[in-house]
Amino acid sequence: MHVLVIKDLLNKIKIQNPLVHHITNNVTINDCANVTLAIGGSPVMATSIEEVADMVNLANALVINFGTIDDQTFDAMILAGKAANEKGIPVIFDPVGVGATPFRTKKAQELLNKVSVSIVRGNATEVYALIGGDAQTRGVDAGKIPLSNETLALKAAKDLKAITVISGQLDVISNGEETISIANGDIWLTRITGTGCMTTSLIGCFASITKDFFSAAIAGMSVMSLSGERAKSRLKENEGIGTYRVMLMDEISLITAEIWEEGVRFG
Ligand SMILES: Nc1ncnc2c1ncn2[C@@H]1O[C@H](COP(=O)(O)OP(=O)(O)O)[C@@H](O)[C@H]1O
Ligand SMILES: Cc1ncsc1CCOP(=O)(O)O
Ligand SMILES: [Mg+2]
Repeated sequence: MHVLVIKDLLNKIKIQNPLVHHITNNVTINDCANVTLAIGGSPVMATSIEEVADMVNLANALVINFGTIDDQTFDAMILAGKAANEKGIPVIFDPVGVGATPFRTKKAQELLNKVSVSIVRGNATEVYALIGGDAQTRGVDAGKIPLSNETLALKAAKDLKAITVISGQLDVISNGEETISIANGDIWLTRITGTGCMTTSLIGCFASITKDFFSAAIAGMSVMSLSGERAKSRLKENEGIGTYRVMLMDEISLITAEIWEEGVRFG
């Protein structure tokens, strides 16, 4: 069922070329714009409170990413999020670094209270903090949590009333009833910044062309993990992390429904 829908999404996205509005961080903003283009979407990164609502009116999805959150950007996120809810386009939330500082955790709760979010995508520590867990984290990377990612994804999807995606060695996606895991990936994906953020952008792209947000979340997550694995297998001796980063973008831009179906491994 999901396989057929996802193959269809992969075929359609390059034809539909959806506009995906991002309010995101200033570390990986360029990677998020490029990955949106690579999969067939069109990115726009607008943050001014003067224009975000108007930009949402042109867009097919809104991605909110907390990576370098500050008060002014947060206000723009709330404005844009409310406009997206009113227009009926999906809001996809990446809680980067939530749990690392009380400020981020407080702001994430405030966002979830004010804006209806369709999909949340984070690492295990971030999602654990989002549902009130006391997560040990130094920053944007995942740390240890006292429950399995499957249990956490299911609980978070129910608590947050949003499709929840937890990336990691095994990626887990839950809608609060059904939980699916993806076994693709490569440890090198954790050695370049932005692979989590780019995953959230990919999910935003797919969610912008369907109402089936569960399939959209599985699509975006699996495209990143499968492409990361394929990029690694293409590396030659003496090629390092810089080449890997370029090859990852190549693989994402070259993915087809056929490559995806052959390569994806549900866990
Ligand atoms: N231990 C791991 N082994 C293989 N792939 C991983 C591992 N940890 C994360 N990944 C992959 O890295 C990508 C980014 O996920 P992650 O590092 O969890 O996000 P973030 O950068 O937001 O913390 C995903 O495709 C995920 O599957
Ligand atoms: C390093 C860093 N610091 C603030 S945002 C950011 C990027 C995080 O990106 P990702 O979560 O995709 O690794
Ligand atoms: Mg992240």
